[in-house]
Amino acid sequence: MTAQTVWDNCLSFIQDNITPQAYKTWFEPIRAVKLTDNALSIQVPSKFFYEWLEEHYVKLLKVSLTKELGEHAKLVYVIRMENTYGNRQPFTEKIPSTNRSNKMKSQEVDAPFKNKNPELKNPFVIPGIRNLEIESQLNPNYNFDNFLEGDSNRLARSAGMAVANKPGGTSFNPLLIFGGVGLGKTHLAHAIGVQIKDRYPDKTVLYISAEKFTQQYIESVKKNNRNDFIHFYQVIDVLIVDDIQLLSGKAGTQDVFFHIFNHLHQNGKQVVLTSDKAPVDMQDIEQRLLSRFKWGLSAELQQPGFETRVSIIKNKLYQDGVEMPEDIVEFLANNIKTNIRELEGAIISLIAHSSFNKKEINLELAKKIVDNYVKHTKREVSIDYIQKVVSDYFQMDVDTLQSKTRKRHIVQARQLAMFFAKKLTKASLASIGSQIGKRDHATVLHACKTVDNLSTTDKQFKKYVEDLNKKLTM
Ligand SMILES: Nc1ncnc2c1ncn2[C@@H]1O[C@H](COP(=O)(O)OP(=O)(O)OP(=O)(O)O)[C@@H](O)[C@H]1O
Repeated sequence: MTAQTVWDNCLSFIQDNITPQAYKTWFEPIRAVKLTDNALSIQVPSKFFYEWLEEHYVKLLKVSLTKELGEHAKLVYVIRMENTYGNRQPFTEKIPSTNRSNKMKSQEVDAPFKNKNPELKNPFVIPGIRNLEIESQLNPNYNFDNFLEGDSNRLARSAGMAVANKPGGTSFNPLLIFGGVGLGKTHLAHAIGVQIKDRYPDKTVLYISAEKFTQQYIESVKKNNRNDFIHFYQVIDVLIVDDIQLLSGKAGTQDVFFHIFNHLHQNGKQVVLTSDKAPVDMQDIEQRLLSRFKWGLSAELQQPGFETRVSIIKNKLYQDGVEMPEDIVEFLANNIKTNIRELEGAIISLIAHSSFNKKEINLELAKKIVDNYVKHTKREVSIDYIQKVVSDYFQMDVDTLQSKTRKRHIVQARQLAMFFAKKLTKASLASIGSQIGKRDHATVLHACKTVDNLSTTDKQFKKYVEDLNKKLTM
């Protein structure tokens, strides 16, 4: 007796007892893979498929298998995750058939088998194994314990906690976490999932980036199993989708997500989304989807204040077992303000530099490293800011800088302001001129040329340019 012969016999029995259409849909795609003792393993194409079989055909399967293998027959499903939804490698899962017969709607099972052997209710059940395990794709290093609280994230963090303690049971559904780059959206999203897994190990949680979701969807269309894709997502209890703004302009993916979302929402399942912008600012996202994003709570992660930045740095150092003088911690917190990832990056390079070069971590080294970091994060400076910095540097006020006077040092300051406005902003010559003392575009062009010339011929002037450049770009 092989798995194949046993299964073939089951099939001919099943075929006689259901409609040809149902047979074709639900039984032809099944492959018999293994027979050990009295357990037959069959491979099904998706988790949804398995659920459907369990829901509708468990009795029929039971009867047919019992006929073949006796009353201790067991059935094991092997789910082949072709599309590896949420998983890196294709993989298979083995789950024993469970006793779902209570819930079973039996119209599709042929009448003669109804209530046959009622005492043999669940020959398939293996106690304790009921739920399907789906890799959550969660990173346990991103948890609530190391997501430090501050004014900038209090709302989002507590909403996240509430959701984690009662997934699907709060009005924060969906919970949309939004905020600028590197402010902790991904971290918080994982933390919610990790906490849910801790508290409710049986819940199926899945973290996925919108990018990967889109790829999977495209793949499913190619392979003609869009429905499997949808069904896979519809059986998840907590779905976390990161960077949802990436669905922008992708109508097909939005449509499929819309259906998944509705299904989950209607069934009291939790949806957590992150985005780099508020729903009102999302472009090319269908209105019906946007309106759903707003159903629950949109919570913003803002730039952390100085104190939160200090605690994040200290916590990071503590976790890495490194000590750093207070003034350096403060220096870092003061100079890297808008992105926590960069703050962490600076700490790591500081530690690396000091240990590779066997140098002590001092302020000089910290400055060097911050220089690197801040250069990479080009800040958009305003023309007002440039005038302020230049005026301060030459110890004059902005009105003087803008005045009509032809005094040489004032003219030079004005020309420098124009030069940096051209260099550091996207403003046109005309617009720069009108903002710096109501001059015309030709004056600005002349100023830029003069600064270029003078900085190659005049040492003192060159120093001005360098100093100002540092001040404006740091
Ligand atoms: N409140 C916080 N406490 C501790 N660490 C934090 C906090 N917020 C963010 N971080 C850390 O900052 C880094 C960047 O966070 P994360 O990757 O979550 O940002 P993001 O908002 O998802 O960025 P992106 O927009 O690039 O996707 C992570 O290493 C994270 O651990």
